[in-house]
Amino acid sequence: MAESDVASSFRLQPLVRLAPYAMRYRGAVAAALASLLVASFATLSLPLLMRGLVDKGLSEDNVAMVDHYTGWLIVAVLFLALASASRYYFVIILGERVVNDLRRDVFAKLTVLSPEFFDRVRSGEIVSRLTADATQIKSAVGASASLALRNFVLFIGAAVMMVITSPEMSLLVLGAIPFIVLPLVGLGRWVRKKQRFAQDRLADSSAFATEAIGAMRVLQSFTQEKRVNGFFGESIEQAFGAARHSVRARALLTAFAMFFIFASIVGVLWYAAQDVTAGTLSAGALSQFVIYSTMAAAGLGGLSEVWGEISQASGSAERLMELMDEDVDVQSVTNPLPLPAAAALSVTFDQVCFHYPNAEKSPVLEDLSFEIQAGETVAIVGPSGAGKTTIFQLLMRFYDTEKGRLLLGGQPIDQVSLHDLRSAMALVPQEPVIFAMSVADNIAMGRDGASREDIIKAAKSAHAHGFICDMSDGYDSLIGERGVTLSGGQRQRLAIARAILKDAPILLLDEATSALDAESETLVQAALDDMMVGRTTIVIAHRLATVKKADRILVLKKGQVVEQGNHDSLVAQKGLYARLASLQFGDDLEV
Ligand SMILES: Nc1ncnc2c1ncn2[C@@H]1O[C@H](COP(=O)(O)OP(=O)(O)OP(=O)(O)O)[C@@H](O)[C@H]1O
Repeated sequence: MAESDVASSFRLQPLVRLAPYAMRYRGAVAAALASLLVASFATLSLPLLMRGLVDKGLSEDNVAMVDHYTGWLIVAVLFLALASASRYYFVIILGERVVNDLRRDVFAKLTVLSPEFFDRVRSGEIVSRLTADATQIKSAVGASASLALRNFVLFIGAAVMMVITSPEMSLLVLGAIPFIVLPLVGLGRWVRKKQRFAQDRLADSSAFATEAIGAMRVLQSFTQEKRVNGFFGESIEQAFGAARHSVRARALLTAFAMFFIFASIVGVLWYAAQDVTAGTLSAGALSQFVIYSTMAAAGLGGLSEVWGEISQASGSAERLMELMDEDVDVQSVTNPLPLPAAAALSVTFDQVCFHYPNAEKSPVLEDLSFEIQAGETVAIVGPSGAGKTTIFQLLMRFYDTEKGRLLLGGQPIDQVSLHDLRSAMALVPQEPVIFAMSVADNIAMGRDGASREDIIKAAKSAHAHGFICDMSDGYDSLIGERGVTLSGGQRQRLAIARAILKDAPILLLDEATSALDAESETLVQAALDDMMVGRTTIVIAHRLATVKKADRILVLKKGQVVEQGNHDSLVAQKGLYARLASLQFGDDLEV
């Protein structure tokens, strides 16, 4: 976010948007407020009881009155202790609950955002918002908001009691308040700006760390440790510098508030001392007034400190709310058309033009047209960057096209619900995505509610059962993050098992050969062959075997189909395919 946006007017609006979350737990809010009121009344009653003790008990040597007021003081202190404990409990629990709900909603929002968002925003940055910013809000909603409320009630109550005790002296004290409060608000605005900046820097460093941790082996292989440490250290320093600025502002705020508040009390004391010596004010009334003004001062001082924290939390809430407010670029249609219930579906690209949202000047597909019959196996080949993977992305509607139509089973894909559309396709990506969970759970991602038998059947078809059984806990073996504890071929066979389990009418295969040795390649190939039977298959082909086996080959260049046919006819044409094939498949071409 740009600094100019950050500098926009001071608002607590982002925090106000948390109110509906708190309102889900009305009981806890009510209990917290009730405890707050009880605690405040108990606190405010203390000086009154003290005055009684001094004026009616001690000054008049009345033992019964001393006992009476001492008894009430104990009762008030007991109420104060119980109410403070319950306020603390309800408020902290509320903070935890609200922030967890918020985290859940933000995460749910992330799962429906279009890939365009993830092209734009780094994942570490998002994680930082979900963790660091959420924690900031938790402490504000929990501790700070309750303290602010307590201090506010205390301040108002004490101020009222001060006026009742001595209007004249109160005027003196209260007159000083605007001079204290106004700069406080101004400084609060400044603190929030600094805080937002600090959280942005922190998120930058988290984003960098996430990326680096995921690629540590590569970084080590290039002996980049020192450089990466330098980058990280620099971004941490920036975050520290920004945090120091905001803390400095808060420290200044506290010193300023404290001095003026207590100086005005001392002034009033001096003034009141004259009245006591002249006999126009009782010692009890003076002590009552002094306690109330100390309470009011403490309340105000506490407010100034909490104000800084709430301003910080508001910056954090803003960063989370930005995620909630992100537009979903690809929307599901309100009255969707059904897809034909068939084992295989046809695919049509009709004069499709497309560029990625973040690269408007570089069209990827230009007037692309082709048709694939239901049950056909089509291989797409073409130079790197020709737009092969983009075809898959558009078919799954990760992006919408600017021009042209895409049909699936004869239905325009934007008229079908996103759920039905994506359920009709099983993707085996070039880089298989494996999660840090058990083997069985990884495969089960292919279909909700799949039984253990279904999972094992899919694994057998993917020629993965053997290596899974060799693992220490079989299907329950835990896999390392991103599948690091598996070989490339094993990862791919798990991805294939997942796709087999999905049992979708259309198969999208982004082949990868680089990671495989001859044996796993044969196994992976056999798994793929089994899977293609009876389905429409589109393969981004890197293997001669696949290319030769395909019913048809589309040769793509700069987003257009420039040649099509089977292997032999295309080789005979001696065009782009023949050249690509001889480069890519080498001597195999003549096999
Ligand atoms: N998310 C993205 N944002 C912006 N541009 C992209 C994005 N993904 C791909 N591109 C660009 O679109 C063009 C086509 O990419 P695509 O991945 O479809 O090529 P490909 O034919 O699959 O290449 P390869 O065989 O190397 O995987 C490339 O120029 C690429 O830089």
